[in-house]
Amino acid sequence: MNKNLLIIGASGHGKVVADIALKIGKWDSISFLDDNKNKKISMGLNVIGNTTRFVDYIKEYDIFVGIGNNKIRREIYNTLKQIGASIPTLIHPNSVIGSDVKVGEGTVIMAGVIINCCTTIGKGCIINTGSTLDHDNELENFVHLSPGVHLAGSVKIGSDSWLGVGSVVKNNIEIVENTTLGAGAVVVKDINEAGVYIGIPARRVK
Ligand SMILES: CC(=O)SCCNC(=O)CCNC(=O)[C@H](O)C(C)(C)COP(=O)(O)OP(=O)(O)OC[C@H]1O[C@@H](n2cnc3c(N)ncnc32)[C@H](O)[C@@H]1OP(=O)(O)O
Repeated sequence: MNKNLLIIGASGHGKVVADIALKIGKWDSISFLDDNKNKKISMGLNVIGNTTRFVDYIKEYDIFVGIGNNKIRREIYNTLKQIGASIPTLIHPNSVIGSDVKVGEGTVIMAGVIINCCTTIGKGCIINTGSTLDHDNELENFVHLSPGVHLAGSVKIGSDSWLGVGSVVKNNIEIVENTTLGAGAVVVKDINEAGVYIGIPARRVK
C-alpha cells in the first residue's frame, strides 16, 4: 500500500469514491486524474493530470478507477493491472459486511450497503449507496448495482451488468453478463440473454 491515493475520474462517481477514501483515512493525500482541463479541483482535492497519465504515478500512489461506466472501468483496471499498479478496495465504514463475504480488488462499497454472509463480489464492482445483497450472492467482475438495489438470497449477476436505481431481484435468480436493468425493474425469472430489461415483472425492451 502507498501513502497516496489517485482516483481516475473526478466527476460524480469519482467524488463519492474520494469521500469514502477520506472516511477510511488510510492515505496521506488523495488526488484525481480527469480529462476536463478546466477542472483543477474537485471536492477540495487536486486534479493533478489527465487520465492517460496514470502510468506516471504507479510507484507513489495506490490507484482506483472512479468511473461509473462498466466497460471503461474494466479497460482502465486491466491496464493498471498490466503495469503493476496497487489497486485498493474501498469499503465505506458505515456499511455492514457479513461473515465470509469476499470483495474483489478495485471494488467500492458505499454508505448504507448491507451484505449478508457468504456473498462474493468480483473485482472492479460498484455497490452503490443503500443497496442490499442477501446471503450467498455471487457478483462477477465490473458489475454496478445502482443506489437502492435489493438482491434477495442466492442471486447470481454476470459480469459487466448494470442494475438501475431501485431495482429488485428475487431469490435464486441468475442474470447473464452484460445485462442492464432499468430503474425500478423487478426480476422474477432468470435472465439468460443480455439486453435491457424494464418494468414489473422485468421484460426485455432492447
Ligand atoms: C448515483 C447514480 O446516479 S448511479 C446511476 C443510476 N441510474 C440509473 O439507475 C438509470 C437506469 N436507466 C434507466 O432506467 C433507463 O431509462 C434505461 C437504461 C432503462 C433506458 O434508457 P434509454 O434506452 O435511454 O430509454 P429512454 O429514456 O429513451 O426511454 C424509452 C422508453 O422507455 C421508458 N422507460 C425508460 N426507463 C424506464 C424504466 N426504468 N422503467 C419503465 N419505463 C422506462 C421511457 O419512459 C420511454 O417510454 P416512451 O417510449 O413511452 O416515452
